[in-house]
Amino acid sequence: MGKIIAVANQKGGVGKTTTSVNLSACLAALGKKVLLVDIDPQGNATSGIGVNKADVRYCIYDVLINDISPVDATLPTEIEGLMIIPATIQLAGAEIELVPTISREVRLKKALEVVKDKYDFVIIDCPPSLGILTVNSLTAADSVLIPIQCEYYALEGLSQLLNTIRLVQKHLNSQLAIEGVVLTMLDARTNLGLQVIEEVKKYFQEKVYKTIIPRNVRLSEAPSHGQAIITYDPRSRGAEVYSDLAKEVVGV
Ligand SMILES: Nc1ncnc2c1ncn2[C@@H]1O[C@H](COP(=O)(O)OP(=O)(O)OP(=O)(O)O)[C@@H](O)[C@H]1O
Ligand SMILES: [Mg+2]
Repeated sequence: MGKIIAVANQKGGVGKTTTSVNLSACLAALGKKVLLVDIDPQGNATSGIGVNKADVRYCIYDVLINDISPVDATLPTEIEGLMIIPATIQLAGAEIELVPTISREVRLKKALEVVKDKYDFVIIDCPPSLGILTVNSLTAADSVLIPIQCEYYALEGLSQLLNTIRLVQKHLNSQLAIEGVVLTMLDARTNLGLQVIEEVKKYFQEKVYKTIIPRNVRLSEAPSHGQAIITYDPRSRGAEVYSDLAKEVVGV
């Protein structure tokens, strides 16, 4: 049975998309069947894995709003074992369009129930907000993976995220667990990053992955080539650390 993991943090630019794309690719490289779901209107995971948005017939918007089957919205990627449900800017309207609809928080859950069992992992790349798209993701998910950037204000805003998780657990998805916390963009040359690691570990304890993602130029270049790091530069440090993270997530 597939495990659905939402990659969420309402703070912008903390590494949600980089983690979603590269974790998905590395899980596929471990032989897992993976579905990457882009639920951010920015569509960064979609372009980052090499899907041309102009060629997209159905995106996650059509699944949420127009009752298109997720099967019909699923596209292959260049990585064997990795499929994607893309997002386009059309999704920007969904936050407002979903407001008056019935069971608006469970739309994604209902849709993914149809395809969940075809995959080992479904990874959802959430937008930087705690709006209805993120709530749909947390409601559909078995667990939430939280990327935290190794910078000074790292823990700021986390109480809002944890509060949203608690509300979803109480009203929509009592099974929702915290999968883990991944520290991203560590600059090992500064003491600050190390201080943040200590602080986050104090707070989340054993939930923090051993693998810490350093700043790596290759990781920031890969999306503009429409590639995951393991195909863009398989020998890079970025490829190595995301492979390590995938192994931790699988538990090997
Ligand atoms: N480990 C890393 N090393 C270098 N650059 C990185 C790393 N992780 C992410 N980046 C870069 O930092 C920027 C933000 O990362 P990313 O898009 O993954 O964050 P995000 O949380 O998805 O952002 P948003 O909130 O806008 O969706 C991007 O330009 C990305 O390429
Ligand atoms: Mg993103």
